[in-house]
Amino acid sequence: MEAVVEATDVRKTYGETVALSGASLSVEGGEVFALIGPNGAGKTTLVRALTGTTEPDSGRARIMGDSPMAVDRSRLGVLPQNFSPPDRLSAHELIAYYAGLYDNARDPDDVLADVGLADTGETWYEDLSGGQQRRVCVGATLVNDPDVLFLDEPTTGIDPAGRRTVWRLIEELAASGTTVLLTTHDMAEAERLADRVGLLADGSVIARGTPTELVREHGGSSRLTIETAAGPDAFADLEYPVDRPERGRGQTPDSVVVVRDIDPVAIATVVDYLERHDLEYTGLTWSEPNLEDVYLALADGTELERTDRADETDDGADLQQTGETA
Ligand SMILES: Nc1ncnc2c1ncn2[C@@H]1O[C@H](COP(=O)(O)OP(=O)(O)OP(=O)(O)O)[C@@H](O)[C@H]1O
Repeated sequence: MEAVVEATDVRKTYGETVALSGASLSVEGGEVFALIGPNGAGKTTLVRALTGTTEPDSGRARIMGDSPMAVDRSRLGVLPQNFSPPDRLSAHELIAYYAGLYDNARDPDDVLADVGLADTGETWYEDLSGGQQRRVCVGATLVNDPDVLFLDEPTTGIDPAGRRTVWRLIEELAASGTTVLLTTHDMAEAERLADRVGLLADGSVIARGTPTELVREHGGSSRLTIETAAGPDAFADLEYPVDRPERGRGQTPDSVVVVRDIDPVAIATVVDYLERHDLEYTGLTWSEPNLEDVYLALADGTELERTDRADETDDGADLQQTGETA
């Protein structure tokens, strides 16, 4: 299938900061592609290079075969990470405003319904909750019924129910043929929505594939987590490797141990071991590896401390209005 969005060896520096060091990806028509990676990895910069709001130093960005500067903007929807529309408009007025930028726009009421805000249309934007505001912003990208949608952290700040509304919406859009490139820090979101995932670290895409492929290749093995005060040494005679959990799985590392490479059918062996050795435990959880494990295996520790934004060679303010999408 033809690539609808394509980045080839894109490089971008801001003063001393290398934001992109040769990033490449391609997104096929109708595909949902999720870009994940640590803070500062370059996700927003890559989205900006692809949508024509920043010019790469070198490399090539293409949308539907055209350069981002030349592409028909009415076929794109772009949700910037820091999109802040005017406060003193109602949700409906805002959507209607953005719809007014296009010759053929959708009915604002339908767009509000899509993002789960049918009953909130008359509320001023400034009076909406953070998550509702973000949903209005997602709605603003849909007014022109785009063929290609760029969503930079679409669900940040949205509560679980609202997030599911946005997820279902993205799934429906993809099912109707819209090509979607999104960035996210939510691994469950990437795993649920993405046909393919690209992991960006230190300015380049270091792994890509379907979530299943990435998990199979980099996610490690299934595991049994035991809540116990006993340390890994107490399991020296168990036939499976036992250690402490990685960071990021929500446990207090000193109160749990992890048995690796274990099938669920072998859990009874571990229970038997605990009882024979008088080891007290309060819980057992068996789990398969997921995208978070891939992230932790490949990108943990690559987090960049590139906070020096003093040399702002191009102006982030150009992203403050989705009017630019017209
Ligand atoms: N306009 C700019 N001027 C200077 N530095 C910038 C600019 N935009 C991005 N950077 C720097 O480039 C690097 C990549 O930033 P970018 O926003 O693309 O990362 P990100 O992966 O989107 O991060 P996050 O997950 O935190 O949103 C960072 O070090 C950032 O400080």
